[in-house]
Amino acid sequence: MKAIELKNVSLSFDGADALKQIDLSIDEGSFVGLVGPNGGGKTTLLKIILGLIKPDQGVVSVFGRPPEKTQGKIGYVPQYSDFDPEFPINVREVVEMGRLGRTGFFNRFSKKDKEIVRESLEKVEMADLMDRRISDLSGGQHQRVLIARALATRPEILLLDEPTASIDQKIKENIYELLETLNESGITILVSTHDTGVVYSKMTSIACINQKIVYHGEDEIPLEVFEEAYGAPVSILSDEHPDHPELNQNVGEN
Ligand SMILES: Nc1ncnc2c1ncn2[C@@H]1O[C@H](COP(=O)(O)OP(=O)(O)OP(=O)(O)O)[C@@H](O)[C@H]1O
Repeated sequence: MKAIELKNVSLSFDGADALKQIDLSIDEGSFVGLVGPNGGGKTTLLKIILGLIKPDQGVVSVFGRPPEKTQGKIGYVPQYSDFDPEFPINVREVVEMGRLGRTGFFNRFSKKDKEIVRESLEKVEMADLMDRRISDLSGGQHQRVLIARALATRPEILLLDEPTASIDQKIKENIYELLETLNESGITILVSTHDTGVVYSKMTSIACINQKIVYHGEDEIPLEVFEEAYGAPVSILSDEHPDHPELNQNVGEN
């Protein structure tokens, strides 16, 4: 079954095209990387899949249904933390936010909610830091907590918007390993990223977007397609990626 399907989806903001005739099909159980230049439309595409933005044209379905009818099936990790990292709130309270709307009318968190919160924190290996203030976490730990909050909704699909922006290489790899484990447990994953060096080894397919889907496949993005999407030759070389060393730089990082 297709987890996500977009057919001929277009959207413009104030007359400027953000997405043009997007066709994208994501199988249930896959782990898809979404790459593309700044402003290429990655965040907009994720918001359309979530049902937060309606396209001007085209059809979007999540497990065969319109996004607004699939509440609870998608967990979302936004690009920027949507709460003040200095706010006096601890790890457990952030993850409990993932249960809001799932508690009964006037109910406090049930025993079951608390179990799900703990289980979500265990999955991201943060249960030991449950009582720690959010302001006292490292960047990588902070991202794990946001992933736990998304997992607390018990999603079948996880959408992540640049979860590794501004964290260092080693921690990035840990986050991708975590995503791989979650994928192996049955969650379909779509992650937007600038981390072109790590994406290829972990994912089942890569989509490259620059208003249009310029590539979607299981192989590495052909260099000429990649360069055209980014509008510049990829010239910084390193030896981290044995087959395509040109792709190891983090292109267009914010
Ligand atoms: N609410 C909005 N109003 C007007 N223009 C918008 C809005 N949201 C996005 N855009 C524009 O749509 C285009 C796509 O933006 P989007 O944020 O989806 O790109 P992105 O690929 O996620 O970029 P980045 O890698 O920089 O996060 C950009 O030109 C952006 O300025």
